[in-house]
Amino acid sequence: MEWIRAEGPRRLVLISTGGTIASRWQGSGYAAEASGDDVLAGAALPAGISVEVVDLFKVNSSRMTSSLQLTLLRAVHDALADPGVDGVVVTHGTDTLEETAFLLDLHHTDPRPVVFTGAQRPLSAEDSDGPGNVYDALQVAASVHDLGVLVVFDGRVHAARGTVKTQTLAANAFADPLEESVGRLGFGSVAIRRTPERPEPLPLPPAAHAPADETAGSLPRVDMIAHHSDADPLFLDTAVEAGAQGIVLVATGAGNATPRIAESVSAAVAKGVLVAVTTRVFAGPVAELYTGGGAVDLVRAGAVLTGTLRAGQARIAVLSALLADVAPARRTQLLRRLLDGSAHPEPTLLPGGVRTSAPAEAAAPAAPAAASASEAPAEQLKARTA
Ligand SMILES: NC(=O)C[C@H](N)C(=O)O
Repeated sequence: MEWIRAEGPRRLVLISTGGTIASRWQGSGYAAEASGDDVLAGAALPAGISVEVVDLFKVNSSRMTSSLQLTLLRAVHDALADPGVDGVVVTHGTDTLEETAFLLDLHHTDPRPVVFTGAQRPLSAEDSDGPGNVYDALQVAASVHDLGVLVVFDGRVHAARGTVKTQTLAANAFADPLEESVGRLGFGSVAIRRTPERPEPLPLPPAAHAPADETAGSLPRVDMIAHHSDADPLFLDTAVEAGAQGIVLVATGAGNATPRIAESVSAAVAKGVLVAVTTRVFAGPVAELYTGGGAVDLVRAGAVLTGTLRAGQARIAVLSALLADVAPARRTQLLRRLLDGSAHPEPTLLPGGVRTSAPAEAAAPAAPAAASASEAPAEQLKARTA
């Protein structure tokens, strides 16, 4: 699919939030301080495009909060309320860009594009990659539609869902570990190879209707807990005591932890906490294969497997399920729906009734196990990949 910009002038809104693309040297390190106009001033404007700038924040994105993300969600919504606007570009720090972009994608109902970009080298650097990325993002925002929220970086177009920061410093900062990028920038055109899969978008959460400072205190707490050899369930228990309504367990391997952690998950779920399990491994799905504290037991304890979504985006899915206007009893089901929109279809039921993160409601009842996951994971893995 080759997208060439429609004839006629295009009107875009650029929302500036900070990040390296807006950073200058502060004497001891870089920090975001430049305005959206400064960010735009360095970039060439593609012909026929006019840009209105909204200065929203000046933060480096490791300081991003749910409250700021909801403010941005509302700002994008407000920008698109003007039917004369053809698309929105958001400039953002790269550290948490994948989280913010995914939150917006889960709530994006408009055919017009929202395109995130940023930089790995600061605004003040002579060789900053910011101007080129802004030019490309404007070009994409002026050309495509019906692709949801996108990330444009280093000449590539990525879907928000599934895309993670894979390079700390190099210019090609983003990738989806399992998929080719959605497209790339060509000479005056945008080549799109696939349409990202997305679940039915959510309406704006009630919290996004109110000014951020009024809601900041009432936003649900969602903690992320990393598993490792020697991991102590204390941190999961403490998160619950601290009032977490959601927890993302960043497990090892295909979603495995320990029997003690499975007990803590069970206690958390009994208290109404939404627990999701992802993995610290770079690529591949989490799957119900192992018992003895593995994903089989974590699911039995009430946790939801996050398919191929990595920790940052899994946390955003949990947060979005908690923010949605649904009864607490339906949140797990909603979370599964948000995870189901994965661009990577879930592996199907395996021999022995073993399945991956397909929704429990949707999955066929497990057949009596010919060989349980604990007895024969290797055979089942082989069957899966056959
Ligand atoms: N390249 C960047 O934008 C990194 C920066 N620390 C940020 O996320 O704000």
